[in-house]
Amino acid sequence: MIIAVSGTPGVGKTTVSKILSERLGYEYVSIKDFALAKGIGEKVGDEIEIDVDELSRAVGEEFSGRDVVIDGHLSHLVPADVVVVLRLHPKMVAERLESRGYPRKKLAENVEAELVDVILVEAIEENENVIEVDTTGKTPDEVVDEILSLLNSGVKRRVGIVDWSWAYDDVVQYLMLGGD
Ligand SMILES: Nc1ncnc2c1ncn2[C@@H]1O[C@H](COP(=O)(O)OP(=O)(O)OP(=O)(O)O)[C@@H](O)[C@H]1O
Repeated sequence: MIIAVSGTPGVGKTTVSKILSERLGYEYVSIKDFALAKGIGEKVGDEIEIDVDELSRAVGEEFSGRDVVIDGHLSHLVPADVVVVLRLHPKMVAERLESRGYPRKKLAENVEAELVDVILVEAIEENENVIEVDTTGKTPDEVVDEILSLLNSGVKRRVGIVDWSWAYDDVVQYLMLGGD
């Protein structure tokens, strides 16, 4: 089975994916490393631009029929049996990205993306089987317990569990409303 773990930068995809793959005995795959190894990523400045169609084709060819956890914020766009979208209170997204030294503009873009469910909406457009998990206030192990409990009980779709609109006032300071 292919399990994709996606979400806004900083929500904990890598941490959770590694624990999840260990507990399931699945292979762990970083989508970014995979893309680069396949020569799909192209460096533009300090960002890597990835052709998603090419990436999807390569993932299908390489992993179909294998048991893998695919980690990365593009993983919801590639063929997977289930997509896990991790969510985190946008203020905590801001704090984690701030502590990583993200530039102001990139931080604002990502806080806004979490606030308005960008990855979740894209995942739902792409895949029937989407499981949304709120990681706020949970340890990585608790998040993995929740994912495994849902998967083991046959749940393939659980969405609409968070609404960050009430948190807008907490994060407005991080947003760049209407300009640079
Ligand atoms: N419940 C949780 N789940 C996952 N990570 C958590 C949790 N609580 C705290 N953390 C911490 O948050 C950080 C998340 O970093 P991580 O690299 O896993 O995020 P990411 O979503 O993969 O980021 P990026 O998209 O930038 O690679 C880690 O330092 C981790 O220890």
